[in-house]
Amino acid sequence: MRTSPDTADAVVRFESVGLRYGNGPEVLQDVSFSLTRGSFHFLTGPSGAGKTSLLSLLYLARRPSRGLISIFGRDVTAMERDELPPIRRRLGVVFQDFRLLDHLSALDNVALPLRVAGVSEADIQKHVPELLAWVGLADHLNAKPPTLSGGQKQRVAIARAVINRPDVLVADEPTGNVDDRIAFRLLHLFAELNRLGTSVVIATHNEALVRRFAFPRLHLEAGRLAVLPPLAEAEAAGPTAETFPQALTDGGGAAR
Ligand SMILES: Nc1ncnc2c1ncn2[C@@H]1O[C@H](COP(=O)(O)OP(=O)(O)OP(=O)(O)O)[C@@H](O)[C@H]1O
Repeated sequence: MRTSPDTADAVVRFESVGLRYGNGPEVLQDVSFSLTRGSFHFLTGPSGAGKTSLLSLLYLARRPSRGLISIFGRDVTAMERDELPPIRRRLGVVFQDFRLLDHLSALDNVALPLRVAGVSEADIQKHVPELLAWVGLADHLNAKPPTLSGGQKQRVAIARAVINRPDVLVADEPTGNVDDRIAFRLLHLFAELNRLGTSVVIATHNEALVRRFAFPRLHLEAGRLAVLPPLAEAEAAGPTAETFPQALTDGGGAAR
């Protein structure tokens, strides 16, 4: 296969991707970009521009109507359904609507990816409460999602997405329901994960965040994508690595 030097080490590559729902018009048109290991991008654009649609292609919930998508060097557009789960397990996703399991506690929701990966119960009981405490939910470990606020559910969803240190983290408006102080703290969590090697894409309408962190933007307007430079000049100072949950920094992630 022919690869150019800048895409040879891509963990994600979109080439001339188009998406339409049913017989409707294309909501994504000729979208091309690549993500390298350890890259960090904001995904910006007005409401209806196609951000959630693009993310759904990235986390393999949909297939494009045309074009090529390769993830971890594999052409996922041509794959059989039963080939996708091993790739999905390397992706962390924060959904706009959280998608928590209502009958499980916050702790058990976050533990889910670790249990799937066969992590010991002792490690789960050590790492999950620590991460939940770090996102401000120490008092809600046993709470079930229906009893949590929107912002609390969002933080459970974020903890679940990052707990096994995915190779790619995709988050759709992950700070939409929290105040600015928590939003910045969560952004620092993503930045730390990124520093440890995860490629991160964060869809957001929060301009204050985009202005504060020096990450480039994948910017969508009416289904067309442009890769734009960071709005911020330098990354804001935040908590140091020492203050981060051991679940993420310890020996390569709780599930590794
Ligand atoms: N399931 C669907 N069926 C048909 N059209 C859809 C579907 N989902 C999204 N669309 C359309 O695709 C376009 C892009 O929507 P999308 O949700 O991707 O935008 P967005 O940038 O994420 O918007 P927002 O910022 O409001 O979440 C819109 O015109 C929307 O109406």
